Amino acid sequence: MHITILGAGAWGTALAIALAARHDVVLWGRNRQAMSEAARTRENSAYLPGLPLPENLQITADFAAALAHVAGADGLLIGATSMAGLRPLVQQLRGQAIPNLVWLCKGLEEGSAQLPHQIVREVLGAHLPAGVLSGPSFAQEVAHGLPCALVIGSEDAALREQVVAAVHGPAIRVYSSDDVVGVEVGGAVKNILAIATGIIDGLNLGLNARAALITRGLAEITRLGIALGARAETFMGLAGMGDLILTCTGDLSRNRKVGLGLAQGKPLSVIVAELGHVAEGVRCAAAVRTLAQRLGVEMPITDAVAGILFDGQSPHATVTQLLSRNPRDESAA
Ligand SMILES: NC(=O)c1ccc[n+]([C@@H]2O[C@H](COP(=O)([O-])OP(=O)(O)OC[C@H]3O[C@@H](n4cnc5c(N)ncnc54)[C@H](O)[C@@H]3O)[C@@H](O)[C@H]2O)c1
Ligand SMILES: O=P(O)(O)OC[C@H](O)CO
Repeated sequence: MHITILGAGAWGTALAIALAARHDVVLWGRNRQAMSEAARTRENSAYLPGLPLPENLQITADFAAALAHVAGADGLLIGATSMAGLRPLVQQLRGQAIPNLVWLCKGLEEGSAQLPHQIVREVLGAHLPAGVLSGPSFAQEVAHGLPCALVIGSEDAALREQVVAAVHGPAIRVYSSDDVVGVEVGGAVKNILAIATGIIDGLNLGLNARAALITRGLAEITRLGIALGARAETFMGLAGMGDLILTCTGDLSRNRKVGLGLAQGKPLSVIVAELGHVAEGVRCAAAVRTLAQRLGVEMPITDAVAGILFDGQSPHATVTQLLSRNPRDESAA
């Protein structure tokens, strides 16, 4: 199969490494110097240092050539930018002959609070075969060939089949879902909960508190998802509970690192600069807070994280405030 991955950050590069073992893969990045350096050294030193890029993986900064690679009937186009990069990327794709589009980003757009599929539809129209590939997957582990399971969310059955045929293999299992909203909401909001869990763990509040936070976080994700039209059972799957557990508890998580840094009293700007990668939960917290208010969905943990990130509230005082909330029925909507 001919596959082009647009975006050469950690996840785009890791997936390119994994897929190059079985397919003819092009990895495109917007930074010409970084791409020619990666092509020469066979390493993406800024985003995935120490992981060799397979010899057959083609690396380019030539956008037209990257699109030409997937012009045939077996072409698969994958967008691997951050959430903030999705709209500029699909705007670049407008008017181009592209076979389909699958995106990997997990978030809501800052400002519009739109989900990725809404942006793709708005810019490229509703007829393009399109979908989201999500689920618990740290780039470093995938690049090392360690096993993982993903989910392709799309309303287009043929695209779901094509993505399974392309990505499902010895180390990567791919499940299918037609609940695009559910898959996207799960992948986006878990990043906010990972920041929250980092804060709890950084304050040494214990394993009981961590389990309580993750569980109530899942309730919060599910409430928002249902209000947006998702199915509740999607949140018990890979893009919901699976990714929530991984990102909240796995020390490779950038979002969790943001929470740990906030608990130490580090300024957000310093934490983000030190990361050198995107931590989607930061921008997503602002978007989800806005969206939840608009929809009248109660999201106390998201509100707490947004308060710490943007309103200068202290992690300690915020936790005390969360714990002082009135008791309620566990299954209350
Ligand atoms: N890293 C992971 O383990 C992982 C796993 C699954 C999903 N994701 C999701 O995938 C997305 C990307 O994550 P990442 O880890 O690769 O981030 P990263 O910070 O490592 O890299 C982001 C990449 O996006 C590129 N980019 C941003 N705007 C762009 C634009 N307008 N045009 C072209 N490229 C643009 C940047 O140049 C960079 O290469 C995020 O939404 C993340 O949540 C990441
Ligand atoms: O490192 P994070 O926190 O962006 O998480 C990466 C992936 O989304 C985990 O599935």
